[in-house]
Amino acid sequence: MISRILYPVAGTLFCFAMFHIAQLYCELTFPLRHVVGPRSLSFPFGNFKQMGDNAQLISKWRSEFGRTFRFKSLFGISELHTSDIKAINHVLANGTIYRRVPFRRDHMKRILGNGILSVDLDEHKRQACPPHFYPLKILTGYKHRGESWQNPAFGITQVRLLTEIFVEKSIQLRDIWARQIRSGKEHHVIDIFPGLRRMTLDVIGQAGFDYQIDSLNVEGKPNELDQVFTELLHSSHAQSDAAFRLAQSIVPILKFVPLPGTQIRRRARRAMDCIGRQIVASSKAGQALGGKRDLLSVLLRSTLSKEIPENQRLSEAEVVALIPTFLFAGHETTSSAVSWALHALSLNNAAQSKLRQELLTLCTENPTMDELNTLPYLESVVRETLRVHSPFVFNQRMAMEDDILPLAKPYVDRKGQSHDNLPPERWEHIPEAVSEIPGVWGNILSFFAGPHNCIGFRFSLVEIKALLFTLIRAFEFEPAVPIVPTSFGLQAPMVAGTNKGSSLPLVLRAYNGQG
Ligand code: HEM
Repeated sequence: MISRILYPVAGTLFCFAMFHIAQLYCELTFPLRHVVGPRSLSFPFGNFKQMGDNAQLISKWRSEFGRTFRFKSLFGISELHTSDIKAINHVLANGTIYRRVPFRRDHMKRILGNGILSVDLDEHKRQACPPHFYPLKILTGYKHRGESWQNPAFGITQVRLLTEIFVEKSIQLRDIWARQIRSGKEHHVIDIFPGLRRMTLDVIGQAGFDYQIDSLNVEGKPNELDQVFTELLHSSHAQSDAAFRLAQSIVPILKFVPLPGTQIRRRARRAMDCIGRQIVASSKAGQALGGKRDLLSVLLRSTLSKEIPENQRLSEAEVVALIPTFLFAGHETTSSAVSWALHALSLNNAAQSKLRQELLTLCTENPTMDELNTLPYLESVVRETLRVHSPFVFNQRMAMEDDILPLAKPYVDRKGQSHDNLPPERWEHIPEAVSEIPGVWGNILSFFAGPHNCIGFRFSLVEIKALLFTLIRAFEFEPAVPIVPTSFGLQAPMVAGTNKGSSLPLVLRAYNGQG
């Protein structure tokens, strides 16, 4: 009898002791053990929970410990944080050493399937590929040893064609808000976040797949896809659910435990797969691909391109597997960026008026991409928004082999101060030093760089401009309540001091042509 109790207790204590010894060993032999950083608060959570509770913590640690420091993630995993440009350049230039973190990829894969956000180089390297050649860049085009090929799907010509959709949907959103304002009051507090998300969801449906999602309908009918994305990413429990799902990807045995966040992940997958099937069915329903302007049709057409060798083309199945990724990456990011732009402008009346005056110089409601791109202050506002409020504030890579990470000297300006929040005017005279920032666009890392850079950046920039063009001409925006960013993954706005999920209430007034 005693042994039936004693053995399991002794076994448990033994495992516990072994675990701590193993942890201590790892800590003492860890190559980055001398790097400074915050104290870990507990074993299972490390600093993870603190970071989840306070999106400003990383900035605080940066001023306390410098640009490069170490913190503990879930289950005591040590992570090195660096914003050192030399180190970032090194990581991006060595894409075969620094890869997407396997448990993060698994996390994405469980939500989006086998799309491009959840895979790494090896899985996409085709046998016939030369070394360091990234076939996924077939989506955007590639340059390799003198050969180059531009995929029309994400190029400027394609985005020019899609601009009509961006503007049309921006006007639809403007009219919905205008009706709400007219419903009795002079001004109106509107939570602008859900409307912007529905607008960008409809855009990716139409511009991405020639599919009418119609979540921005006049009757305000709920849309299944919008609802699952809201619950998955923006509900009051979205962040803790995401932490549970991440824990399952780190410790796979936890996948057998129905932790919170499991149900909504399954619903999201079902909703995206269902739309994916409908899109494929409608694109196969006898309609010729020729002449269609949506991204999927252009990509499907390019699978037949004679310009790329047959063994390097994306198959039809691979293109179709991109649908959930495009649905996610193509709408949540852009809507967050525009929300932050409107939030920042609501706090800066002078910048808002200056922008409006510039937008009103175009005598049309339906600007083309080229017209939007002639507006320099609009460009500056977009750059500054994406710099200060990037929808993704950090990106993770894991070194797959030992390597030395070079660091630049910490940069401090001549007065010994560091500046974090300069106005958009900075973009009128871009300092030469920013050319060292390796971003794919605009000397910022918001769209990242290297082999996994954002392929939708041109698409998104023109969509952001179309939205700002339409909304700033129609309304004056003022702050309604203090706003803070949510912390993990996608940075969405949230009312400070509440835990009710993402939202952005702003005071809207119809612009009456004065001021
Ligand atoms: C403000 C808007 C956007 C931001 C800030 C943004 C940011 C990013 C970032 C940081 C990455 C790199 C992710 C990683 O390394 O793991 C990425 C990848 C990606 N983005 Fe975007 N994105 C935006 C809009 C879009 C749009 C509109 C689309 C599609 C229409 C899109 C499609 C993608 C895809 C497919 C990838 C994966 C690329 C690869 O792995 O090679 N994004 N994006």
